[in-house]
Amino acid sequence: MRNPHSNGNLRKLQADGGGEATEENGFVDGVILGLDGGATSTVCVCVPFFPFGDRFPEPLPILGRAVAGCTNRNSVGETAARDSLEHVISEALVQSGSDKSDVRGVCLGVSGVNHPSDQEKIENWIRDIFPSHVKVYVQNDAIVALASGTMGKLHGCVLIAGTGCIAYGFDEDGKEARASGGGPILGDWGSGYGIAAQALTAVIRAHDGRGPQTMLTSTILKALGLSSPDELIGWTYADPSWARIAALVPQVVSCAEAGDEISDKILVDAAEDLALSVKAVVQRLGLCGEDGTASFPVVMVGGVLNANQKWDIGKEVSKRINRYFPGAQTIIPKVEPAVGAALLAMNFLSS
Ligand SMILES: Nc1ncnc2c1ncn2[C@@H]1O[C@H](COP(=O)(O)OP(=O)(O)OP(=O)(O)O)[C@@H](O)[C@H]1O
Repeated sequence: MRNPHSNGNLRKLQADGGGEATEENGFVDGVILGLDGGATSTVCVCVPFFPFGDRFPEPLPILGRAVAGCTNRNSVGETAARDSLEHVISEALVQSGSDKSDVRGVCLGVSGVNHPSDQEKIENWIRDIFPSHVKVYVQNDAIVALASGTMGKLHGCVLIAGTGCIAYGFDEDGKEARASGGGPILGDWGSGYGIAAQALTAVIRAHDGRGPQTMLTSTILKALGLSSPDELIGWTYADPSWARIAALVPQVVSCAEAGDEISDKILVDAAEDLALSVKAVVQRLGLCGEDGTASFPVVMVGGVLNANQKWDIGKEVSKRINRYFPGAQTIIPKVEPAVGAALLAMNFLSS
């Protein structure tokens, strides 16, 4: 088999091959584009298409990678979202030394895509860029995150806890289920926003005399450059961005590590709630089997789960998941979600 683990582009990979196309010789048939469209940025990777099922080299060679701004049309509007998508795709192709005629498939994982009409709109944008034979798949970003941990297979459960949180899963027959993900008003207590909002609430309650004193008061005020909890009210409503509130999670973790009971309870409750979201999805799909011990992957994604600190939220969530389901295999993805999108497209195209 040729060695495709280089940074060479598609032409080089193809030139390295030669002979008849077989599964064994690592035949490359054009390229795949994988996109991850997030709230702050969009990443597009261009990878070679290995058209023989789930047999491809690890690590998968990245021929081109480009980054653009937000492509969530709810956030930046249609024109800006579409322009950014077109830009990031053409940049990744240029970097890879490929052109549109090399592309076999495109898979996008986009936050906020829930309804078929959202999918259709973005699919049409992408179809306008490429010839009609190019396959286009538009998925919710949680599905692409799952694929990044399972190397493209849609089986098991993914838990994302960043600014927001969601649990999403598939069984072997393609049946899907989700839990949480409704946003802060609808009880996503394990999200970065949920954790930080409870910490801010604890500060205000302590200041009023409605709740116990907490180390969160001095820590959060210092982090925000404020002198009194009264100023927190103005700060909180000055800007509606969820990410701005969610950015306070490291302060909650440091207070819990320093022994603050209120912070510890907020994090314990968050870990419980995240594990419950996974439990709900796993039970609805029957991933754990009839006796509850079957093995299945749980892919853990997001800044809240993967911080690796002394008070480790991800580890606490894993512990609870394994208490419910001893066969659950928690996985931290080795590849970024855009690569997960590309692997998903590769699996769809090969099946
Ligand atoms: N060291 C840390 N410990 C705990 N949480 C952290 C740490 N560093 C960052 N975070 C939290 O991670 C969250 C951001 O994670 P991430 O970047 O994965 O989310 P995002 O992409 O903005 O949101 P989403 O996944 O909801 O679209 C914030 O709540 C932030 O406070």
